[in-house]
Amino acid sequence: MLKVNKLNVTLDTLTLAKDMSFSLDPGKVHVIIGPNGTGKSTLLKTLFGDIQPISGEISFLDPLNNNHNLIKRKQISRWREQFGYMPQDIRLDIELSALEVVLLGQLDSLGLRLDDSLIKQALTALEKIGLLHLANRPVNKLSGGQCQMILFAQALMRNPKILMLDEPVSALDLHFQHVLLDHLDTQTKQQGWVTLMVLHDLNLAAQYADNLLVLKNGHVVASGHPSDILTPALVKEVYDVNAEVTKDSYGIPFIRTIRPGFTPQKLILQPQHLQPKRTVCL
Ligand SMILES: Nc1ncnc2c1ncn2[C@@H]1O[C@H](COP(=O)(O)OP(=O)(O)OP(=O)(O)O)[C@@H](O)[C@H]1O
Repeated sequence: MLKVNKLNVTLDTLTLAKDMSFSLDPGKVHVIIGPNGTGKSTLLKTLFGDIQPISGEISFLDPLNNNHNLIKRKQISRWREQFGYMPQDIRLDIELSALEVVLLGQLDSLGLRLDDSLIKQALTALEKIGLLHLANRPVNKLSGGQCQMILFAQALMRNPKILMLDEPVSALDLHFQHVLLDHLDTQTKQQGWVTLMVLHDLNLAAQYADNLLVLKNGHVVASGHPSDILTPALVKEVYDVNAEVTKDSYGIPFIRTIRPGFTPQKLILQPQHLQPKRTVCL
């Protein structure tokens, strides 16, 4: 379990976490949502150890390690060993192949000679997400979505206990959004990872989150299962947008936002609507 206790984070004059406390269970996908600039990326960077909080405790209780099972964020090198981290920035402006970028996920284990098992692991990671054909392509010649998938494979390569992903599907088409999120969900449950990711798409969050954390003004304003907390009132409070929330045929919340100022108009059927013109080519 990852525990955050009374976390306070300020950048310049901006307070981005105010006495924030929560805990994240292993084997579950936790999704952070919230408005632009509210501090979602800052929270991930703070948990990872890139940003120093003003105060608060962050610790990880490893359920699989009985000997030294409580790790504190202050023990930074041991702390980082637990992590896979996929940042928001997906630019890969380097002269390396996709395979080499994935291998960098195991940078600590790379020596002068590459271990066959590491290469096999990297190729398997690429194969599982349908990108084996890109292994030898230079990443600076790949599309944005392809780079994002390669960075995902790199994060998996770390064999993490805690996996953090910042908007991991922002550049992906519908197919690869589901490839990535489905793989993430399956692996999280199989491996017992603590997975925490930022998403903007509330419908994807509703489909994949076991637990949703809603951030606003330095606070977690709501948390829980999407079915329990995603309501029109919450969407209005957090985003100032009107929305309808229904259940789809699988019982999953479906959020449909309503265009500001939209007033539904009656559809008045005219004779031309009833008998559309057809052009027949002979
Ligand atoms: N290093 C920094 N120094 C000062 N301010 C920063 C720094 N990094 C981020 N900020 C500010 O902190 C605020 C939160 O940024 P952050 O990137 O965490 O937001 P976010 O919720 O992830 O936003 P988005 O949804 O737009 O990605 C923003 O106003 C940003 O300008």
